[in-house]
Amino acid sequence: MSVKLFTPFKVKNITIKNRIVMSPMCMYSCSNEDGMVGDWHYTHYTSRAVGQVGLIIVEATAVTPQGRISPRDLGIWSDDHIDGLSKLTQMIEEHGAVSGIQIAHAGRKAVLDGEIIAPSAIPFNESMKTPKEMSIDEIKETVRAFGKAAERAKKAGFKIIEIHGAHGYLINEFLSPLTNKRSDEYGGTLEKRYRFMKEIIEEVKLVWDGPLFVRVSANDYSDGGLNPADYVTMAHWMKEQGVDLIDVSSGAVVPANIPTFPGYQVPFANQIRNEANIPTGAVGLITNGTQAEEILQNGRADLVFIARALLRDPYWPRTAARELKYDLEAPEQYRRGWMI
Ligand SMILES: Cc1cc2nc3c(=O)[nH]c(=O)nc-3n(C[C@H](O)[C@H](O)[C@H](O)COP(=O)(O)O)c2cc1C
Repeated sequence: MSVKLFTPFKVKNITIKNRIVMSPMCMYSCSNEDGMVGDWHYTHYTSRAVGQVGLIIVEATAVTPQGRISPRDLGIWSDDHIDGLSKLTQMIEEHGAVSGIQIAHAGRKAVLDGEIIAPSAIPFNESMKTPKEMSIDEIKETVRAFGKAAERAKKAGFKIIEIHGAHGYLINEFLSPLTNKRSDEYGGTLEKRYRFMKEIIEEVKLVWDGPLFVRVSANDYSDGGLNPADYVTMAHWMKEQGVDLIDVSSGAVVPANIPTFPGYQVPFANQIRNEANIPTGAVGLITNGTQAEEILQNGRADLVFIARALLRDPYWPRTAARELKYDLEAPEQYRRGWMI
């Protein structure tokens, strides 16, 4: 049986050489508060490309300054960010990986000076700030900011855009009834709570015809919160809107006990994939090649997103190949070295 982890995945016009995705991870490593890519980012992402990751999704990158999680987050709120991001996509692609970027707004989970915003004025917990309830104008401006961010991502040469709809950040705050108590057209039924996401997808698609992923938190793990079945419904809507893949994470919208174990979120990716008939990515405590291969072979997801294991081992794909006895050819530069 062929090793599925190392088979290509085609989405729209883009072919990813294998099924291994570097999951977006904020590194809070800008050298100051301007959101600019720096040497640290070039080294960090390019080393994972050299390590044979198929698709690198650059960390949650803020569509407005207020949408950062921390002051040191990457930004895509200004045209000034395009040059640094372009160099980053070039470096990633030179080493054979496809470059993607996650565009994001932190909402009430921003840890910043000044005002923070959310659908409703409810803090995440006692130690976090109370956000301001967004006006309709602020909602429209934020939707436009996602569109502008997509336009800049395109100019910077990214091949895939992922919208961050998970982990209790702004979009997720609109989706969940635990955080969205609005009584206007953006709150109430699931369809109304989905409206902010719907408008963002529409706005992004005005300027972006490449592959579009959305990350979701498929379970709030809390009474009265969202569950995987709600996300199957929303996955149908996203599919109708032209979303190409759902990257299925969970939790963090409200403080809750999350039962974690190897592959704990894979059942959600499986449910959405098979009930909404849309490609999915599985993420969460996927740490070895055998586990990743089983997820793919059993049709539970189309891609595996690897996060902390790739922080520990930038060459994780090689480690996985060795484990699966798959002959992953070394990059040409290394082979040249062997000949000396
Ligand atoms: C340091 C760190 C930063 C993260 N930042 C992001 C992020 O920017 N966007 C996101 O969607 N998830 C983020 N995550 C979550 C990861 O992408 C991933 O979903 C999670 O760590 C579970 O996968 P793992 O068990 O392979 O680490 C972050 C995780 C870590 C450890």
